[in-house]
Formats: sequence, C-alpha cells, structure tokens
Amino acid sequence: MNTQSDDLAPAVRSILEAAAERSGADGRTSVDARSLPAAFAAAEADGRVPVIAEVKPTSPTTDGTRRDDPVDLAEAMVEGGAAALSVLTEPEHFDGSVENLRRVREAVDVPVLRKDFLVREDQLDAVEADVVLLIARFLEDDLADLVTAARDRGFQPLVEVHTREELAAALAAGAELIGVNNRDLGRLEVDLSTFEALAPEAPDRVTLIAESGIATPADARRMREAGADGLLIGSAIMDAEGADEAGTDGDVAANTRRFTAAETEGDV
Ligand SMILES: O=C(O)c1ccccc1NCC(=O)[C@H](O)[C@H](O)COP(=O)(O)O
Repeated sequence: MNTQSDDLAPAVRSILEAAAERSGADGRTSVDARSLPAAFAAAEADGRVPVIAEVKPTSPTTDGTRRDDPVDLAEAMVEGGAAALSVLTEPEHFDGSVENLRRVREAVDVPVLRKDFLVREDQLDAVEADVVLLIARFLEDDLADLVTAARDRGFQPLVEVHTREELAAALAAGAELIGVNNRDLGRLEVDLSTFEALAPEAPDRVTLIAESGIATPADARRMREAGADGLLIGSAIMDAEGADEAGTDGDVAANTRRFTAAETEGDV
C-alpha cells in the first residue's frame, strides 16, 4: 500500500494513513451473501435502473453532515427502488461505522456494500456485508490476494478502478464486479467521461458499475448508455442542498426514485 504518494489528494492520503492504523478483527467472518448481480437483474425486470444508493453521512467533498439514523435512510432508499445499498464504514473522514452497516444489513433485504478503504486482510473481518470494496489504486500488488481472501469469506469483491492499468489489474486479479470511479482520487475531481472511456475495455462477463458524480437522471442515462450495469450514487441522494434544488426537500426516497425511474419517467 502506498500512503506517501504525491499524486494523491491530501484528504485521500489522510484517509489511507488512518486506514493503515485501523485494527481488524480477531475472528474470521463467514458471510452468506445476497447476490448483487441477481439484485440488478431483479431491478431491470421491474423496469428500475439498478442503483446502489449510498448511506454517506459526509465526505471530504461534502459540505456538512447528514445526521439521520442510517436505518431510516436505508429504508427510504429501498422504498425509492434501490437495488442495493452502500454503507460507509470509514469513521474519521466519512462519519461512518461498522455498526451502521450491521444495523442497515439487518433492517433491509437487498445486498449491502461495505464502502471503506481496506488495506489488510484482517480488516475484512470487522463486519459482515454482501459486497466489499477493494480499491485497485491502493492495494497494488496485494489486490489478487485480497480478492481471494474476500471470496474465501463469502463476500462478493467489488474492485474499484480509475485507469486502464487498474482495469487490467482488476481483470488479472479475477474481479467479476468492477466499479469505475469517475472521481479522480488525485485531485478529487469528477468526470463522467472516465466511465465512458473505460467501459468498452471491460469484457461482457463483468458486472460494471459507474461510481461517483452521478448528479441528475440525465447523468444516470448517460452512464447506462455507456454500458453501466449499475450505478453507485451517494451525494445526490444524501445531499439536502442538492435535493432542495431538485425540489424534493431532502426526501431520500424521492431522491432515490429520481434515479431508479430515470429510464421510465425521465427527469422527475
Ligand atoms: O466522496 C468523496 O468526497 C471522496 C473523497 C475521497 C475519497 C473517496 C470519496 N468518495 C467515496 C466514494 O467512492 C463515493 O462515496 C461514491 O462513489 C459515491 O459518489 P457520489 O455519488 O459522488 O457521492
């Protein structure tokens, strides 16, 4: 793992330094995971855009913190048609927790992604989840071992990439779920053309997810037209300010529905 790299934004270096310090768990987790591809297929069959809605109280690029009970937020997201959920468990920079994830997974039936910055195998054991995020840029030579370690525990590993080289590394590591992050962790800027550039390089057998920066139903359609099997959306669903602009008054169910209905109802 490379926490010193000059090409990372200071906030991301800080996230990685905190991750390196975080302890894992003593015991080994074994998960009976809910299938993410099956949840996407069920959403498609129902006419919904497959959306992973993210419980993201705050972040280095978010103004303020949303302090609602994570279970209330999660249930509202499912009411809005989310195929799956993502829960931030990183405490220092995102105000997340493994306890949030534990409670959310107990309360809903859909697959739940653990969104964190995992850098060691023992950190996989901190909490059960259906899907775990592994970020290619941070794991470098350890990526394949972490993919195997996650699968050995029953998790579905979702490998996050941002460049062609990282996509090649994810495929070489045997990833079947790949997320293309539109947010550049070097500058924290978002550019949806990142997904458009990488999607054609991914083989059809991969479940491909467009991550970050999807702010409007038009963005959702753009990512789907570029080949996204699913969309990971945090800020536009959580953010009260953005919700106000859309006229939904911070209503997380309504915010989620804008995206899940993007292909049937247009810009709701
Ligand atoms: O969201 C951030 O500010 C951030 C900063 C540094 C590293 C990671 C960050 N986000 C993690 C994520 O991957 C997003 O929460 C997720 O893709 C959803 O993105 P968005 O819809 O843009 O909130």
